Amino acid sequence: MDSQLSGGFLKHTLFPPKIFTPNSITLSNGVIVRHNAIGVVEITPPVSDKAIVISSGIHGDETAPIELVDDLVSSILDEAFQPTSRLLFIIAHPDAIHAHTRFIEENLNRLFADTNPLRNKECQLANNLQEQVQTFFKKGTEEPWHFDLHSAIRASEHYMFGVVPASTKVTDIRPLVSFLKASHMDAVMLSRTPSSTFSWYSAEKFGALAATFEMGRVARLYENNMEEFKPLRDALVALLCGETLPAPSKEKGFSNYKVTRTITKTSEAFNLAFSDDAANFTYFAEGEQLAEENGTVYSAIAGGEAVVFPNSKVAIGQRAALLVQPFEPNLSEPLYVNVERDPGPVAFS
Ligand SMILES: O=C(O)CCC(=O)N[C@@H](CCC(=O)O)C(=O)O
Ligand SMILES: [Zn+2]
Repeated sequence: MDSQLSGGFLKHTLFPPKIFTPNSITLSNGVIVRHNAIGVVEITPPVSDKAIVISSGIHGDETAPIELVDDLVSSILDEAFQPTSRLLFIIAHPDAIHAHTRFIEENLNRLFADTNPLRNKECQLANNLQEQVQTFFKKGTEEPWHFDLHSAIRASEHYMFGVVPASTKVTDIRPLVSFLKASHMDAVMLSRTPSSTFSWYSAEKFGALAATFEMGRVARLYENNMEEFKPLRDALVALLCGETLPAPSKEKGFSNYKVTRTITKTSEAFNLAFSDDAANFTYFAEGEQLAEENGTVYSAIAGGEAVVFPNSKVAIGQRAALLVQPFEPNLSEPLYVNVERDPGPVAFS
C-alpha cells in the first residue's frame, strides 16, 4: 500500500509531509488509487460507468462528512468493496479543520463561480479544486455526479437533506432524488438561482447530477455519531459499486421544497427578525416579518415560507437566508433544476 496513505487519508491531509509528490498504486483487485494532491485522492477501476466526486471539509467545522470520506477511502484501500465508477475524494480545507472553524478568511463555498484572484488561502484552494474536478470529469465520458458533503450550523426540522443547485443545463435530476431517498434523507431543496457553490460548479460546468448534502449538525472531529449516517454510507457504497440502491425508508417521509427567494445581506444594518438559533425549515405564516435592512422589510409571501441557513453574520453581498415552500414534483416526467424553469406547483398542507 502507498506508504503516504497507509496512516489514513484524513491523517495525511491534516499532517502532510513537507514535500508532497503525487503518487499511485494499483490494488490487487485492479483498482488504481492516485493521491493527486494533499486532500485529493482519485480512484480508477478497470471499467467505470460513472464519474463521482465526493467532497468534504469545504467548511472546516463540518466534520461528519470528513469522517465519512476518510472511512470510504480506507475501505477502498482495504478492498472491502470494489468501485465500478471513477471517484474523486476530497478533504478540502485542512487549515480550517485544524482551527475548528467554517473558514479562515473567506467562505470557500462561495468561490466556485470562476478562477479567483489570489487574495487568500481559500481563493487558492477553490482554484485548485476547480482544476482537480475539471481534469477528473474531462478524463472520461461517464455520467458525472458530485456530492458535496456538509453539516448544518443549527438545528433543523429535517436532519439530513440535499440542496440541488440551479444551473443553465437541462439535467433531469430524478436519479439524484432517488439517491437521496435511498440514503434515507428527509428532504430535498431545489434552488432557483445560480449560487457559486462547489456543487453548483459541477452542475453548471459539467452537467453533473450534483447536490450539497447536509448531514446533521456541526460537531468536533470524532464526536459525531456516524451510525446516523449509515443509510447514506450504504447508499453511497451501492452507487459506487454499481449495485441496486437500498429501498427508501418505510418509517420516514420525504419532503420536497423549492427556493422562493434568496435574501442577500447588502449592509451591516441587516437584521433577521427571529432568534439567531431558529431551526432550519422554521415556518413563517404569510405576512410575518423575516428580516429588515435599512427600511426594507422582508415578510413571508402568500402561503408562508420556511427559512433555511439563516445567518445575519455573513459577509456583505452574501446570502443571509434561503426561503422555501413545499411542492410536489411530478416524477413521471423529467425534473429539471434549471434557472429558467419552475419545478412545479406549491403544495401546502
Ligand atoms: O447551516 C448553515 O447555515 C450552513 C451549512 C452549509 O454550509 N451549507 C452550504 C449550502 C450550500 C448550498 O446552498 O448548496 C453553504 O452554506 O455553503
Ligand atoms: Zn458547509
